[in-house]
Amino acid sequence: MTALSVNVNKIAVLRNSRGGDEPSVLRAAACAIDAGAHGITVHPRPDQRHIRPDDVDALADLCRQRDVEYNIEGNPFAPARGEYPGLMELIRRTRPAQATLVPDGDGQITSDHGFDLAADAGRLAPYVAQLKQWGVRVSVFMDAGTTDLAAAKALGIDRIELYTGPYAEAFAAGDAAEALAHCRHTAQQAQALGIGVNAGHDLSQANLATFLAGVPDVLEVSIGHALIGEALYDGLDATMRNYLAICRGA
Ligand SMILES: CC(=O)[C@@H](O)[C@H](O)COP(=O)(O)O
Ligand SMILES: NCC(=O)COP(=O)(O)O
Repeated sequence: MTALSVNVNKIAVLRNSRGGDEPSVLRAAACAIDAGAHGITVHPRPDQRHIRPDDVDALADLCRQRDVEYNIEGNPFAPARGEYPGLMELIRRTRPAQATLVPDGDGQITSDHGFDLAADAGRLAPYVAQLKQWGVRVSVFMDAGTTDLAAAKALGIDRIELYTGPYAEAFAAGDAAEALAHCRHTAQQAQALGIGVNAGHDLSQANLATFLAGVPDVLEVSIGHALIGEALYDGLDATMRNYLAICRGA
């Protein structure tokens, strides 16, 4: 079964829009875990538009207590800024099960591309080594169709996370065959090198089953935007049940 890690960024967006603590990121994560989530994902950003460092710490405790995987995403190159201590410091103090390295610039609305390892493998290497020394599994966000998988292998990463935004867009436009084939090809190349495959970005109840049927042996999907949106209509518990059924291939 593909593991489902629920990204709770969007709960923090709502909370931050008013200040205070509601809706509670911690409570939403606990509800997702109660409903069967295999893990919790956050993508703290230097501008703290949603997840804040105190959320990262509190969710680490929750995931440890509930024995589910914690996945922290972000750009290791983005420096500490004000109250934001930087991705590596957040990981050093919380020791999540997995770090997903994403090459986002500060001004991006959301993630929209994977790493170019031809340009960045050298710079990434010391961060990957440090994460592994801390016992954190390392995943790197990569585009379907990347030609950098040999470099990924040389870097010693454990997994890639396939950026599924283009697939989701093609699916919505009614013609996902080519985008899905790119994802499948890249996943199979990674798997042949012994690199595990995660996937995420704009996955939804509408497009997930086709994705998982078309791309074999995806270890984990991290889903936030669509899942939290759908939960507004159906409730988190029912929404989680639907996603878990898809992840089981039911
Ligand atoms: C790497 C990725 O695809 C997700 O982390 C996504 O970028 C969520 O981040 P936001 O919630 O800030 O859009
Ligand atoms: N890694 C992808 C993620 O965590 C969630 O992305 P999205 O579902 O919010 O687009």
